Amino acid sequence: MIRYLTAGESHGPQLTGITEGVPAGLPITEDEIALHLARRQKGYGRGGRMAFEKDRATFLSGVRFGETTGAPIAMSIPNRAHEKDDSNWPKVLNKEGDGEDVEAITVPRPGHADLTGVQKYRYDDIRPAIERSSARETAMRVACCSIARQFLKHFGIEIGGHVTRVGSVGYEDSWEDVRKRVGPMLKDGAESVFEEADKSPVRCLDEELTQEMRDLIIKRRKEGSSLGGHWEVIVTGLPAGLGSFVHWDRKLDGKIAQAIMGTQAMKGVEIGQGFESGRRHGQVVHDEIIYEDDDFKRRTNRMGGIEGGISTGMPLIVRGVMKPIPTMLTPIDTVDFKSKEKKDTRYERSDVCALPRAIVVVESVIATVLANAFLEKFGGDSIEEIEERYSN
Ligand SMILES: Cc1cc2nc3c(=O)[nH]c(=O)nc-3n(C[C@H](O)[C@H](O)[C@H](O)COP(=O)(O)O)c2cc1C
Ligand SMILES: C=C(O[C@@H]1CC(C(=O)O)=C[C@@H](OP(=O)(O)O)[C@H]1O)C(=O)O
Repeated sequence: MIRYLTAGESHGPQLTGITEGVPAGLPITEDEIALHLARRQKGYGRGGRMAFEKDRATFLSGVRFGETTGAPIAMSIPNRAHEKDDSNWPKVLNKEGDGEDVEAITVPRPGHADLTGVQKYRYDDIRPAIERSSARETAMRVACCSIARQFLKHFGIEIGGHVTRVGSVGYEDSWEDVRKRVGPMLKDGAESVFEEADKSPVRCLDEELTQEMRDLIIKRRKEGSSLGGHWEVIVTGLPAGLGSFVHWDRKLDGKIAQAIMGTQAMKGVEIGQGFESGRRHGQVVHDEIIYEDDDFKRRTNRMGGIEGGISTGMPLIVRGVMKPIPTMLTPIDTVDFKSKEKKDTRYERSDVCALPRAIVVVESVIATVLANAFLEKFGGDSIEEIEERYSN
């Protein structure tokens, strides 16, 4: 089983990660990880931080001559922000008083982890809550999960995501219209979806919507507000039989939902037609089964590739919603947690709409869930051993 841990504060010296349980003999490169790290930094609506960070993960262990050894893979990504004078995080972590001249933050932003953080950890300054809850951490998460992504790709499993809605702008019929657009692309594998989406500054496959989404982001930025939206991730090449119905915590859809809801600012997830299926009746929701070319197939894929917690062999379709960014230039009401006085929210550098960047994060966390479901069925200690089991 692949596990990963990340450590690091948003403005601390570096992000650190350990990915453990990767079979031996998998070819992996820092360049392939760098590709997804660079994708995570791009997208219309991003804030100033992404313009100067140059995220690249360096392997510190577990890799030899471009292949995994089976040992834990440690990685680091430096934070350029740490070197800056306004870093707000001590330069020497164990030295008392270093950075104490920085003014304490006592005015929490609704929607961020500010108030819940100080209440839970009894901080007298919101800063440590900001630092660790920040989605800066997702840079290392993407790096850790990119290893699972390379594992899946080795077995022909591809992942690709795109944006289907930003605020009030999105596909009219988000299921049918998106299927028409994405369906023909899947014969080339799901990576063609992200490659095409990456050409759009908001990672949307539709040119007209791209323009409208950009305009909306410009409008909300000018107003000092923020935006979220909807996304979709598709996985092709996934074999049937991953996951199980025998117990709640073995259902593949349940595991995917946990990974998505564990990602900053994600407020909902659905598999296939999801919420929409609750509005329709049975005959037009369930996917009819046919037998063709010596195989069981489904005429449609409204269930999004999972039935009974088990993959069907159809493309996996995961969709979700990201809420608008909590930090906004135009303030809303809050309360100083020390003085208990009513206050306007304070502003600090922020994304306006991080959804185009977040797509890469959700693609990545799904990769590790799937790699583990794959390993559970076909697992072994080396890629060679897994190849034998898979080809059987
Ligand atoms: C890629 C990405 C970038 C984000 N950028 C910001 C940001 O610049 N400013 C901000 O206030 N929140 C940002 N967020 C959202 C916060 O990290 C998130 O709302 C906060 O950690 C509270 O967690 P919750 O929304 O899951 O409750 C971002 C989230 C993601 C996934
Ligand atoms: C640094 C990243 O995202 C950050 C996520 C984030 C938040 O509150 O989640 C707040 C901002 O941090 P800063 O105040 O340092 O600009 C974003 O830039 C990143 O994605 O690498």
